Amino acid sequence: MIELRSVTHAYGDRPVLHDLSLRLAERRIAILGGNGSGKSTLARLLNGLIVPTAGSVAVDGLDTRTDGRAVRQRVGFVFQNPDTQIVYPTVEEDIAFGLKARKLPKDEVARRVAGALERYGLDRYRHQPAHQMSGGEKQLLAIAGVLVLEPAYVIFDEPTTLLDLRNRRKVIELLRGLPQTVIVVTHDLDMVKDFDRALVLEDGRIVADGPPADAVPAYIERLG
Ligand SMILES: Nc1ncnc2c1ncn2[C@@H]1O[C@H](COP(=O)(O)OP(=O)(O)OP(=O)(O)O)[C@@H](O)[C@H]1O
Repeated sequence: MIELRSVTHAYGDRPVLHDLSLRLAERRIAILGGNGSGKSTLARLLNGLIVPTAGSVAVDGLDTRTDGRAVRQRVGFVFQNPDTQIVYPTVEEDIAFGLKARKLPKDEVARRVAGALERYGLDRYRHQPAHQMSGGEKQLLAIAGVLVLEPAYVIFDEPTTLLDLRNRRKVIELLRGLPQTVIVVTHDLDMVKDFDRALVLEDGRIVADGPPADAVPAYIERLG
């Protein structure tokens, strides 16, 4: 479970999240809200990419402020722009990167990389330079690079924005099938219909929280 206790976050002297207390335990959670409402900031707090200005965030009891490294191993983060995430020249090397950083044995790395290439339909790109891939293909590569590390939680920051219909469907299917707890920041309301829970942010405060069947209409009404 991820727990936020009285979390406030400010950039400089400008607060963008105000006193949030949340327990996130459902398997599929959406974070919705207008531009600048604080969604990405909330997402980044969940794996310790940033730490709150006040209050605390804990993942399975590990505090992001004091146990950042352990938290980041537990909570994978897929960025909106895959270029932020792709580090290695070829697809195969890119997927291997995180595993090598964890100092896993060579044969384990090779086994997991081969499994990921196949599972995420990236096999035919194996030796291809990652920078030559299309935006959608890069997004899939970035997702594969995180999932291969088998984190217990995966946060996605707007995973479908760069994708065409076919790849969007592919990513939605992939999210559906994941055994992990998945938290998704998105403007794609259709994608979250079957999620367990949706949080709606407005000016850094939660204004709706519940099953998407309730929270999504509440969000649309507030927008209108
Ligand atoms: N690194 C930063 N430094 C200063 N201000 C920031 C920083 N990151 C975000 N902000 C500001 O904090 C507010 C919330 O931003 P955030 O990215 O969390 O919103 P968001 O809901 O994800 O928006 P969007 O839907 O547009 O991506 C915005 O007003 C933004 O300008």
